[in-house]
Amino acid sequence: MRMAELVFHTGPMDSGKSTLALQMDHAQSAHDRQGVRYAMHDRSGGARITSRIGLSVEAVEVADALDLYQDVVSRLSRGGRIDYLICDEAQFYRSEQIDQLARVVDDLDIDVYCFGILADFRTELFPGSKRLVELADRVVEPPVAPLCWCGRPATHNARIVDGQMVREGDQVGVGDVGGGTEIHYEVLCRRHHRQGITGETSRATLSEQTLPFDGSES
Ligand SMILES: Nc1ncnc2c1ncn2[C@@H]1O[C@H](COP(=O)(O)OP(=O)(O)O)[C@@H](O)[C@H]1O
Ligand SMILES: Cc1cn([C@H]2C[C@H](O)[C@@H](COP(=O)(O)O)O2)c(=O)[nH]c1=O
Repeated sequence: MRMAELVFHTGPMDSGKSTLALQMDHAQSAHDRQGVRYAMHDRSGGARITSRIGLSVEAVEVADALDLYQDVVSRLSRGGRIDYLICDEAQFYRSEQIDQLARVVDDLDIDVYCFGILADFRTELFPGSKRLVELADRVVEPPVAPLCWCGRPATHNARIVDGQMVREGDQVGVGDVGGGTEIHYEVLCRRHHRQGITGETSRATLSEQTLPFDGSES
């Protein structure tokens, strides 16, 4: 007999996690399986799961105080059927909430699919992700890895504030990849994350090196 499982889909920002979350929800519900979607601090600012390819659906916002096990039990006791949970931005969940999800799998036999980044801009694990790695039946990487500006697979998330890559600050800072806002993120390979060389820095350095003259010549 198939047992329910706790699965953690993890990869850097922009690796297709929310897209996969929505695809899995769609695939499951197409076969009359009933699910509940949870999200926390979605970039849209609402209680939603939002993918950069344009899909977005409503979700239940996970407040810090929410007991996920009790929430599922109370939905079931109101007569609902639940076969699976989709939990996006799971890095932000408290580690106790991940324990509650493991209990949903074990005691209620409900599949739980979590999606989130592993580490923050300082390369430190988020508490929710750490607990997921400790408890999940499976940890899965999305099939399409984003690339660093150098062409290597991007594995690390850099936070850019006013154009500068930073290594200090609050762990939580909701934002998107790409420029245009005061705080944004860029995915880099480990080497360039360690060296602090972003795409913008590399272009500036390259153009300085390739200037045909230093301006003193006429
Ligand atoms: N215009 C586009 N056409 C095709 N793919 C896109 C487009 N814009 C973004 N993507 C892809 O969407 C993915 C990001 O999806 P998303 O689910 O938002 O990522 P994550 O949740 O991991 O941050 C990336 O793999 C990116 O290549
Ligand atoms: C690295 C890093 C990211 N965040 C935020 C930024 C985004 O709102 C989410 C990640 O979303 P995605 O769907 O994976 O793109 O996390 C943060 O708060 N702190 C960080 O260090």
